[in-house]
Amino acid sequence: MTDTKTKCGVVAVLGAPNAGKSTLVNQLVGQKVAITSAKAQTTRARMMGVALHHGDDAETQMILVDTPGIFAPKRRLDRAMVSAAWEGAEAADAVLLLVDPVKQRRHELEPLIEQIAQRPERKILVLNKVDVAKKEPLLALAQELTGKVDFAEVYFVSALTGDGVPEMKDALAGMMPEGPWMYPEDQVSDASERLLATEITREQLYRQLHEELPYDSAVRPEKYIERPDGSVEIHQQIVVMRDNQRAIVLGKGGSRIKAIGEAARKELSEMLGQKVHLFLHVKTDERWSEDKEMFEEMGLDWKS
Ligand SMILES: Nc1nc2c(ncn2[C@@H]2O[C@H](COP(=O)(O)OP(=O)(O)OP(=O)(O)O)[C@@H](O)[C@H]2O)c(=O)[nH]1
Repeated sequence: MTDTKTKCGVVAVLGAPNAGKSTLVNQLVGQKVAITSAKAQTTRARMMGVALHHGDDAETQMILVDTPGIFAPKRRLDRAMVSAAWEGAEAADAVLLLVDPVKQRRHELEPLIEQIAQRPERKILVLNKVDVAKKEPLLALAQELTGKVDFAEVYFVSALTGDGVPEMKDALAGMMPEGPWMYPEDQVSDASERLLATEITREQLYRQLHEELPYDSAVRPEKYIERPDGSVEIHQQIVVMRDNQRAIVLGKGGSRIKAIGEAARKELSEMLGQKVHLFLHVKTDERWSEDKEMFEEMGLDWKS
């Protein structure tokens, strides 16, 4: 093993909202690092996962840049999300375009295809959700897209079941340049635990409230205290735009927020491997999406 060469590179994962990027990153890393949700545009902060590949000739580390969904920007928040997405794709060793063949979201996919065609990196096309997609339209779509962009390879996968993912991972590893690893072997994510912890809560918010909650709500980290007994005390603030949304998040007699907190706490303690005390506070702030400080907390750039 000692004379096996090492490879290391960056893979930008692009796709329309809900294409399954977070699910794929989790699958490649082999553990939960990015947040998945049925609700579109939940990936707000730029999260990274580090996937390892053990090949016959090389041990490869792939830094996966899991970008927010790209869509036509209107408000400041949206514009920042779009620029964060493109920043993530800068200077990658491979660009992976993930497409949901069932809900293609053409209006969001087309501009992405146009821009990706101009990029100098090696591109691979990954058609996702083969577990639910029909074969013929899938092949037709692959043919259409490879006619528009010079993809080095095309893969058909299910990020959900993992079907086809190992083959795709082999190919990606093959595209990485030789070089020393950027992260220690046990570090699967460079997202701070504080931020990751807010993502877990945000995911529960979406899971439990579905369409009742608009996507412009946020979870802010307040305090993260390691207790001497080995447990951790986490305080977070859920920020919504209007009072009626606050009432929805709280639920009758506080029942909803309690259920959200319980589910998030369970998941957090599993993820962190320690006992978690989670404190959630709900705040109404109609101007939060215009707030510079909150933006920066979420890892986004403040640009007007
Ligand atoms: N059936 C099926 N569903 C999938 C597959 N991959 C992802 N999904 C589902 O599609 C939805 C969106 O997946 P995400 O991984 O959150 O998508 P995303 O691209 O990160 O979404 P944004 O954060 O909005 O950009 C979730 O409900 C996933 O469970 C798949 O291979 N098959």
